[in-house]
Amino acid sequence: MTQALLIRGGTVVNTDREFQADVLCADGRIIAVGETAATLAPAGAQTLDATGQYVMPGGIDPHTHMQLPFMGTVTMDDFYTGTAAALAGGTTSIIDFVIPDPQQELMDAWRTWRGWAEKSASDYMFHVAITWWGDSVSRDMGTLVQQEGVNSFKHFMAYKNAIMCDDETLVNSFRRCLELGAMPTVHAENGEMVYLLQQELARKGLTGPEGHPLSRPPVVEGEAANRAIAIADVFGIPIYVVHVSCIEAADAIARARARGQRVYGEVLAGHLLLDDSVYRHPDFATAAAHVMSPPFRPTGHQEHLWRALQSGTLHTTATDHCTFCAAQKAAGRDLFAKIPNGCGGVEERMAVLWHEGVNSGRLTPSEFVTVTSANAARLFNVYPQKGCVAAGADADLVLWDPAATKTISVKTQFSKGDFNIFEGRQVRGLPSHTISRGAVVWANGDLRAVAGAGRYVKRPAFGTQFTAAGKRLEALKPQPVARPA
Ligand SMILES: NC(=O)NCCC(=O)O
Ligand SMILES: [Zn+2]
Ligand SMILES: [Zn+2]
Repeated sequence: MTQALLIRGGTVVNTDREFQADVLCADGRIIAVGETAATLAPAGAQTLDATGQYVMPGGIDPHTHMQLPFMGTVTMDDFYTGTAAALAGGTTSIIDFVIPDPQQELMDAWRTWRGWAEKSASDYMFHVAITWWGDSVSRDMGTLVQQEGVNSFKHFMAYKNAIMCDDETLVNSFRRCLELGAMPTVHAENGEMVYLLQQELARKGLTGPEGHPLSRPPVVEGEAANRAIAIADVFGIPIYVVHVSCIEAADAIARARARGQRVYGEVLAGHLLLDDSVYRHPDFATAAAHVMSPPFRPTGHQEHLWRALQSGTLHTTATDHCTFCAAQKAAGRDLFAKIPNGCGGVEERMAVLWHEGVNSGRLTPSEFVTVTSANAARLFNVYPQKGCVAAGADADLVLWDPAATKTISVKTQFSKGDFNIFEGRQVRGLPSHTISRGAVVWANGDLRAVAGAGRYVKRPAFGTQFTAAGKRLEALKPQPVARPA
């Protein structure tokens, strides 16, 4: 049993409102919010004074890759260092990815990733990638949903000759997702086009990191987003598009939503803040450190993404946290296509979004909660256990000091690695305390993350979107024409 924790005098922020209230936590849960909290607190409860601060649900990063074996190497952050960094930044849950090799049985990969994740300091969940198709894949998808608490499957439409999922796999998997009540998600880039453009650029001598964005132009992402959305439309299944980076993909989602389709979009903090000039940096290591897919986009796309987030075309914010150091990135010294793809951000997401979003008036504090935790919890069916400050919810909280400031730097980050894509940015608004399952794990710069303290969180299938989708399919069921014999 953990010591009870009473948070006094703060402004609680949920997706629907802000209000003054005390919050009492015990045994990993929120016991009371409001006037009764203080009266119910047992003698000896730890007390935190939240005067002048916001008390919000801990962040949920729905897209991370800890300890990912990728492009011939393994990410710097493992499940302990990555989730510890997350806690330092106010994020209390991650959704990571199990990515089987093509032909590898899903359950084998599942057991491997579950083993790796046991050292997590924060709670964690998994999307599972579908990288090939076969009877055993279909069967294992059922096992994962019905027994292991997985309710989303990832499809990489890029990374040809590696984990790319072709259209045959895509349609079979989407169909199976519908039966299982699980959300299909897509990395939307046309992998065939990327592959061809990479080869053409190399032939023309464009081998440096500046070739990376040229091999993955926005239209390549737009095409794949449109294709995945169209396939989902045929089946009448909701779909979630990860790391939407450009106008073309955001508009594909906006158009589908305007037609009434249930399409959801995720945007990365990096794609909101950075542009593609980073790839022309004269220092190879700096340019290579920004190589991720989809790439950072020309100026103009960022403003469009912000507006899409503000208007509800995009629903969640993530980081795609996937850290490689300079020595690993150097694998692509002679050819950009060999630079391991990925950047960090799990530690900075909440602060940069608050600074750029709330301080600028783009987002209210409630909208900040919506896009940093509540929507991810809703879409992946763990709301209000996560993403909500309410009695009965997990005691995953962040005390947010809107006046605190810092300058982001690799020198002070907890995440492993030798680069920070937000280096030098000054932010106002930081977590003073992070509480994970009722335990204070971050207190004014003191990180108390414990390896193995995080728990795997099961996510039930058939979220509300699927109930509605089922009714819709029934209402639109094709009717045969009765003709006289
Ligand atoms: N994003 C990236 O560049 N690396 C991680 C794998 C992925 O999400 O595509
Ligand atoms: Zn991706
Ligand atoms: Zn990713």
